[in-house]
Amino acid sequence: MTKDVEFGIKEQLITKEEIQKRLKELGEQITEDFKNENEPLIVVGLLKGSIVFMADLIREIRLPLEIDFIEASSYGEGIQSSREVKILKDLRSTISGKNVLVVEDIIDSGFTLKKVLQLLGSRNPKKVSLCTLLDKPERREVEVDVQYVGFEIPNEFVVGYGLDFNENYRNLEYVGIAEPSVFE
Ligand SMILES: O=P(O)(O)OC[C@H]1O[C@H](OP(=O)(O)OP(=O)(O)O)[C@H](O)[C@@H]1O
Ligand code: HPA
Ligand SMILES: [Mg+2]
Repeated sequence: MTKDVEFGIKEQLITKEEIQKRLKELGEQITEDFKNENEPLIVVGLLKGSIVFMADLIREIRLPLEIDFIEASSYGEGIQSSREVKILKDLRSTISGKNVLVVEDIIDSGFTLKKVLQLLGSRNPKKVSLCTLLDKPERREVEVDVQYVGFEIPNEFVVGYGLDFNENYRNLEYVGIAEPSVFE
C-alpha cells in the first residue's frame, strides 16, 4: 500500500478480505438462483464505478454468461447527485427475452438505477435483476428494487474498489472514507 495512493483516506470501511468473502457468497447465491434458466445470463456493468466489483463477481458465478456495459453519469465532480442522469454509452447486446443482471457499485439517491432500469425494462427482457456492492439506504430519494446487496453502509461518501471522488481512488483494494479536506 503506497502512501500517495492512500493520501486523504480517513479510514477503511470495508476491507479487501471482507469484500472477497462477501463476493463468494453473492456469487454462490446468483449461481443458485439462475442455474435452472435456459437463457445465458447477460451481466451488465454500469461504467465506470462497477468495473472492479464486476470483474471479481463474474469469476464467482459458475454459469455461462455474457458481459456488457452501460455508462451513466450523474455525479460529475461533486459528492451530490445532479439528478440528471445521462446515458453516455448504451449496450451492444440485444436483451429481449434474456435474463439481465445489472451490476452496480453503489445505490445512493437511486436516480442512476431508476433511469437505467427504466431503459432496460423497455426492451422486453425476460427479467432484470440488480446486484450492488454497496447500498446507502439513508440517502434514497427514489425507490429501487434490489435483489443482491453486498454491504449496507452509513451516510458517508465512500471511495475505492471502483468508486471515485473526482475520478481518483478507484484503484484502492478496499472501500474507504475520505478525509473531509479532500471534498473541499
Ligand atoms: O444512486 P445515485 O445517487 O444515482 O448514485 C449512484 C451512482 O453514482 C455513481 O456514478 P457516477 O455518476 O459518479 O459515475 P461513475 O460510476 O463513472 O463514477 C455510482 O457509481 C453510481 O452509478
Ligand atoms: O459514496 C459515494 N462514493 C462515490 N461515488 C458515489 N456515487 C454516489 N455515492 C457515492
Ligand atoms: Mg463517480
